[in-house]
Amino acid sequence: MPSTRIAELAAQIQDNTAKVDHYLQSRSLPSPSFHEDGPVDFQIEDEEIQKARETALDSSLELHQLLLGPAMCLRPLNGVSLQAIYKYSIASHVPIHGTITFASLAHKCSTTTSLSETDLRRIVRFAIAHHRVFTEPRTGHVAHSAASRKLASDANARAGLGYMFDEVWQAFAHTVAAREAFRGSDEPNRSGWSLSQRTDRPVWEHYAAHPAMAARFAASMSAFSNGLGLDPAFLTNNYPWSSIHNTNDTTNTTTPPHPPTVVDVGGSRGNISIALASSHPTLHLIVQDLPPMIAGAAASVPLHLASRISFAAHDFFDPQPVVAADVYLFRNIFHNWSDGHVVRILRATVPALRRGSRVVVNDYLLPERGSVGPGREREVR
Ligand SMILES: C[S@@+](CC[C@H](N)C(=O)[O-])C[C@H]1O[C@@H](n2cnc3c(N)ncnc32)[C@H](O)[C@@H]1O
Repeated sequence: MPSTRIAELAAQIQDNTAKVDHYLQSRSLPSPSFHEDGPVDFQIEDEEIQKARETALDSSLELHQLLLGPAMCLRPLNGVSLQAIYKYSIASHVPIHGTITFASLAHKCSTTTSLSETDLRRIVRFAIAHHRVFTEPRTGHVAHSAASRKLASDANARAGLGYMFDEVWQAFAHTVAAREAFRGSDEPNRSGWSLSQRTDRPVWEHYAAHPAMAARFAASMSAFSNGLGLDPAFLTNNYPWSSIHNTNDTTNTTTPPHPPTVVDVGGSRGNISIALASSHPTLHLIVQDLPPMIAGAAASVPLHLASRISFAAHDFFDPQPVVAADVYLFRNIFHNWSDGHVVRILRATVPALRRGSRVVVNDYLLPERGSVGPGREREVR
């Protein structure tokens, strides 16, 4: 019998899952599980095994969609239960290693507005079925899964959920309407996001006026930095930071010598600078961002790094005030801006550059269509 695509995919899943399983077992690493005490992240350091995991994911994605069929692939994704879990802090009210009834949980979650037991039950059962968030070990009793426990115990993960569903998801839903209303403008205050937030300001200016939103955004950046492909280690380990030795312009005698200095432009609350300072003990870092984003950020820098990390308010459309730094780092900045604005940001940097200064851009590159597997293709699109 000739092999079919679904049989081929099933075989790929079997082979590659066996490789991952063997790797985890041979290192006594925990096997993936939804259990409350289960691992929340993979600890695969071997590139070949990481590739096997990706292949198994790609194959299972395609197999899943083939077995669903084209009509079912048109069904919408629904994130409303996750948005509600954030809004009513549901995960924080479920005891670790215990259970709680729907009635008591609804009572605890009713703060500014009351959450009825019926609505709570709908939200939780939807989240269990769709996202493996919570479990219901006995009818009417809620307990944690690994994912909900992560939400209960990690403030950054909670912030990430809030940002994702209160802002990003709303922006997606308004993107077509924004195209229509603003005739395809690429100005930052003419977007799905601005339409959904009912503001005429660009996102960062809106944050400046809404510090709680700004803080949530910064916390979610820390949470997403640890996600696939965004680990700060990619930046700290794969650029020759140790080759930066005080590249002062020796022709310019008015610039005093300084230790190797990196300006982390749009560096949020310094999570990347902290990673760089930890792994490269000679580097000094200046984190620049808009005032509300950096307010109080210095307090969260570990004491032993505090002398090498400073914060300064700076709008990157204004001329760069730190002259002759060795590196001007733009990490995850340019993908937020249309090309004309990126050029403006770079132009504002140029007057500060001296011989040997480097501009380092760490950002997404869109791979050629079809050059990566379906999972990665989904992410980049
Ligand atoms: C996607 S975040 C990246 C944060 C950080 N570089 C990282 O990789 O985690 C973009 C950052 O740019 C900052 N930003 C936006 N507009 C800015 C401006 N005009 N001047 C300075 N920073 C700005 C935001 O406040 C935010 O912290």
